[in-house]
Amino acid sequence: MGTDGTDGTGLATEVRVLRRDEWDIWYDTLVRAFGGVPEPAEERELFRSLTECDRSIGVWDGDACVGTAGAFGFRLSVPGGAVVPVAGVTMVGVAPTHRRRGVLTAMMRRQLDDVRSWGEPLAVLTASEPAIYGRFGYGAATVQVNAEIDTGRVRLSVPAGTDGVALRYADPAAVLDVCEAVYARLVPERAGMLERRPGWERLGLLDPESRRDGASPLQCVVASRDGEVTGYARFRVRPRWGPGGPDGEVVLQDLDAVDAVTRAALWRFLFDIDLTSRVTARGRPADEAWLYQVSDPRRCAPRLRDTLFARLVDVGAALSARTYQAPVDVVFEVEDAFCPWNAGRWRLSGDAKGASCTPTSDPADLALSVRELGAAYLGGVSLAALGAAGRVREVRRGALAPASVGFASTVAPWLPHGF
Ligand SMILES: CC(=O)SCCNC(=O)CCNC(=O)[C@H](O)C(C)(C)COP(=O)(O)OP(=O)(O)OC[C@H]1O[C@@H](n2cnc3c(N)ncnc32)[C@H](O)[C@@H]1OP(=O)(O)O
Repeated sequence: MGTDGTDGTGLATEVRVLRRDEWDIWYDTLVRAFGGVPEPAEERELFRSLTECDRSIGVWDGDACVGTAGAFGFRLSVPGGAVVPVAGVTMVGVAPTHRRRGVLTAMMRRQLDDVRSWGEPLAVLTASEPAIYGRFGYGAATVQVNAEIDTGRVRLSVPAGTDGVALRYADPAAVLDVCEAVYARLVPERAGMLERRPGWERLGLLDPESRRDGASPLQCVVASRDGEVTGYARFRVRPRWGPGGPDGEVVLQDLDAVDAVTRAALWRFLFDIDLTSRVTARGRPADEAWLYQVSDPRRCAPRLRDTLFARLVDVGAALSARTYQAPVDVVFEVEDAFCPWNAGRWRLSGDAKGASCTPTSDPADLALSVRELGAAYLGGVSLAALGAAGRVREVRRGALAPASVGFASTVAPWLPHGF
């Protein structure tokens, strides 16, 4: 699509900020872009209330909406524990009648210019297909583990003290506040988490029957130590009976805990539910303790999947907002064709206490594109590994290893839920 608003076919289109009264037609365009299956009413209503219209854009061909994109105003935890304002890019869709004519490119252009003007140093997203967003400077920064655990065969060894954790069933909505307090304590401890914004706590309670696929309504177990709530799990049980007897499945949705014994107690509980022989867990952290407590990881079928993509919109502000576990002093030569204000040389000096990153005319140590900086930003993807892949070039010999150590995180970054 040209800057004059005409696409390759000569159709006039307009990219503009979404008005609240246009939301239904805009959202229907998005739903159709994903295949056209209507969402359950409560899900649609939740996303209606969460849509930040003034941060969302639509592309219009006459009175037909042909493109959608939103940008939630989130705060994301980064290595060192700070939470940084980010644009949570979401609800991206282009009408099948208008694809491959640059509508997405026009929306990404407008959106990244907007994010820059809002002073947010990063944009983040989860991609329907990973091949879409690299060209716009996004790099895959976190992975999640999906697993199907054969709990009929796999045993869990728990640390001493696990028996001291008390568990009780509770109505998920009735205990939401204490669960949210647990979640809030975890945010600064792990990069990649989203500080809860008003309304988002309702996402974890969504429970439309059409999404259960034969499983129970959402159940919640709350864990306490010495009377204080220290964790919770939300899950469903899908009973099944085979020729050999009970063969049910536990489908885990959320599990958060502030300490190791609470986490172990909750996992052990899920493993031990009678009449079930499998726990299905999606979207778990790549370094979660249960992976090292099971007797047979192969029978847990763990699979890694890319989750959060990060895009540095302001290289200097983004790299200064996090800390570095070992001292770094490095000059990056950054390539950024889509956001040229980032292109050029930047000196990053930092350690575990803080960092600064400013433009420089000093010679470069490492050359890379903004996409690699996005991938490495949260500490989960190693700069050295990207170097081995030919995606980071060592201009000054010996510069890559110390930078890679500094960028790494001891705790794997993790996005707890989609958006
Ligand atoms: C954050 C989120 O919301 S993720 C959700 C993304 N949305 C979806 O997956 C819904 C279904 N798909 C769609 O709506 C559309 O196909 C979109 C949004 C993915 C792409 O929209 P389009 O307007 O067709 O993209 P546009 O024409 O700007 O393409 C730009 C470039 O990306 C490429 N591209 C577009 N879609 C894809 C894809 N799915 N996979 C790989 N490359 C793609 C195009 O080929 C083009 O490449 P070129 O510049 O080398 O010619």
